Amino acid sequence: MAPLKSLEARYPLLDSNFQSFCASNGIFTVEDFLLHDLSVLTAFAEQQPNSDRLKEGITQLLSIIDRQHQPWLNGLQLLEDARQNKHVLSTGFEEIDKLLGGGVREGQLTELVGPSSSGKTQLCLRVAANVAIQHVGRVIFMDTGNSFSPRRIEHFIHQISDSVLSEKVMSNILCYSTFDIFSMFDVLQQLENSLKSQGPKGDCKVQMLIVDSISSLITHVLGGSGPQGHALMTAAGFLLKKLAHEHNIAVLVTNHMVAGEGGTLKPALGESWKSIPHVRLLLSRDPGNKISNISILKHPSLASGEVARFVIDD
Ligand SMILES: Nc1ncnc2c1ncn2[C@@H]1O[C@H](COP(=O)(O)OP(=O)(O)OP(=O)(O)O)[C@@H](O)[C@H]1O
Repeated sequence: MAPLKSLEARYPLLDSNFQSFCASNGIFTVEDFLLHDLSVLTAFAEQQPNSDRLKEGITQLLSIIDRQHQPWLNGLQLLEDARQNKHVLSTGFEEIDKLLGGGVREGQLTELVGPSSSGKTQLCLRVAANVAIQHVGRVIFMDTGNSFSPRRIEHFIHQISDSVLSEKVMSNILCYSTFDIFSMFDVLQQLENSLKSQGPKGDCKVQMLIVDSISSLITHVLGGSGPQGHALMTAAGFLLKKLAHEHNIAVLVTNHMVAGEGGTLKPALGESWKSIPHVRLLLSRDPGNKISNISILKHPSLASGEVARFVIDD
């Protein structure tokens, strides 16, 4: 939780005088403030010579905390939000769209899990091109393993439509290279700040955020017996879901597979991760075969086990 001092620059009422008053009550951070009995704190403020300003400071701090919370929404409001803001984005593959009831949904975190060469990256690039063309939105591609290929995107753009200006579409696909989880947090934080300041009517809405692959960032920090790795993994999942929900973005992440017991393949992010994404999809492809399989492992409204077949490139 933030130290009170960090709020001073933006909120002049929370000046050094207010901080000393709080410190004399054992309050140094926002968390300390929340744990304190506020009626006792207010009563104490009233005994001080500058009581009005101190009470204004308490009110301001409460309103800052209040703004951090999402308002409670009832069922009707949630339904309205889903209808108006959480659109389904076509992946550009008829078979996958049919399997998923139209495509990937804004507001949700969708995970593609699959072994090496099953087509996770190719699918991400193709979906990015399709979203930028069909939905005229912006796509953010977080590349954690040098997998982003502008040439491949250009190829897909021409494959999808020969009448669009590929320069315009490509300029709406932004790539950030991040090679550790902390720089991913930094990029996501910057993205959140810019989305907040831009508001819902920005010039070109961010519709999709892709992280290829999230597992390669997280598996490094999961080693050892300490809980920090798991905490970071949960925090990353939480932040991605928050961005998806609050800014109506479809988030797509990939999770590679590793050899488990007996050599059978299992997702690199396993048991503790699997409850985080809204949708989990398994990709597979036989070597030398152009046809890929995609099946539903988890979906909030569709049965697991359904499979579709598709071809990324003819
Ligand atoms: N530029 C390309 N042109 C044509 N085919 C390609 C190209 N890049 C990759 N492929 C094909 O797509 C297949 C899937 O590759 P992709 O990188 O999507 O797999 P992946 O599931 O992301 O693997 P990994 O987990 O190892 O990153 C490759 O085996 C290759 O046959």
